[in-house]
Amino acid sequence: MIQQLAPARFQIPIKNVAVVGGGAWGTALAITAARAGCNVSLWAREPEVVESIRSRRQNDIFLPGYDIPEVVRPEENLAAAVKDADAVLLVVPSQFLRATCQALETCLAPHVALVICSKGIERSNGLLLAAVVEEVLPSHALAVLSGPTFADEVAAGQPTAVTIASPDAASRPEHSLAAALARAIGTATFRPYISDDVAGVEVGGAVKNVLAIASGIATGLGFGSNARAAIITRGLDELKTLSEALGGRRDTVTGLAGIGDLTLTCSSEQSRNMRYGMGLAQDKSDAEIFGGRPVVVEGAENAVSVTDLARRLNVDMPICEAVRAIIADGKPIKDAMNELLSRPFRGEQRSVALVIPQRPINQTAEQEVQLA
Ligand SMILES: NC(=O)C1=CN([C@@H]2O[C@H](COP(=O)(O)OP(=O)(O)OC[C@H]3O[C@@H](n4cnc5c(N)ncnc54)[C@H](O)[C@@H]3O)[C@@H](O)[C@H]2O)C=CC1
Ligand SMILES: O=C(CO)COP(=O)(O)O
Repeated sequence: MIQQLAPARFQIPIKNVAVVGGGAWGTALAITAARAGCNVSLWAREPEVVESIRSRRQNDIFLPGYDIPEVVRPEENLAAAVKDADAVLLVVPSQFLRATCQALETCLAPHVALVICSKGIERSNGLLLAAVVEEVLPSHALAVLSGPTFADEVAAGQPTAVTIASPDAASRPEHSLAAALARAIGTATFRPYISDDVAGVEVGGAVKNVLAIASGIATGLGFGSNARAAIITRGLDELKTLSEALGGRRDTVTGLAGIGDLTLTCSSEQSRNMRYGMGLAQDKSDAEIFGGRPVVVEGAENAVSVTDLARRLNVDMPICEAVRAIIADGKPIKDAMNELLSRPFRGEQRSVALVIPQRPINQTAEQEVQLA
């Protein structure tokens, strides 16, 4: 169970926003916060990102093609980036979040609110990211921002809806951190919905990336829309069961950070996770899949952490397990797929304790997955 986060003070209104992480998503969020009228600093780890924004007002490395408003101040020094911040958006890949928070430990004033915008589960400790941040920076107010949000579309100003969750929204939604953030960075085309279900929102973001790899593999194998719909729906059942085991609410699973993000990522080749799965099925290298661009594929980073956590909680996640077996254990895709398809038939709801074995004698060559 994720711990309930202790209420902590934060500055109202939120006016100065620091974005920590100059990848595609951090850059798109910095553009969004600037459009909403905030003063924005953007810390990037790579000096060439800072230089690119300073000299050309674009992030040529991670989000080329989108103008970054003058009000966004690129910074290579982390302490300088967060110095005057009311809120810090944490947008580094999940497995680097702890180290980034440790680097922030001596830089933050006590009133600074923290917003996790990354998606994943810490591999070494099996912790949701809110728990990681809470361990390192326990006295800060904390929120999570997630949902169906391709960075390119957000940077282009296309209509997008997100969930922002903070625990204080349960008792005083109007005065919660999530609401303060919505007022600060929300616009007509970047529309935050408020929630208090931090765990549910986090699980949705972490699990959908692993499922998007499965959807990509199916697409790469030449399977059609039926298979994709089955992966999304049965994947949602895996996501829901893990979420509930961690204290997440059922209605979050049907929200933006649940089915919203799952559908988006499993259905669009804009998704890096989906493209990665397609490439795996077609035996392509990472360089071939992403044209040599440096990108994070959180589903590949998190297939083990998601399934480790599920195993610990005794939650059966066969699709995520298949992705793990392919990526982490080197199982041939054809074997993993055939194992999935030869599972016994079951009740659609987990509460129905029904298991009907398939008849192996009827398994003809035609019924096996045909791979090129
Ligand atoms: N790109 C998108 O459309 C969206 C991404 N996200 C999430 O945002 C997070 C960041 O992803 P992107 O901005 O897309 O990354 P990206 O793929 O555009 O860039 C990679 C990022 O990793 C960082 N990085 C590499 N090594 C690092 C290290 N040792 N320490 C700290 N940072 C390091 C780079 O500085 C860069 O910011 C991920 O958790 C992702 O799932 C969430 C919503 C949308
Ligand atoms: O999280 C995302 C969309 O909501 C981005 O997905 P990818 O990392 O698969 O591109």
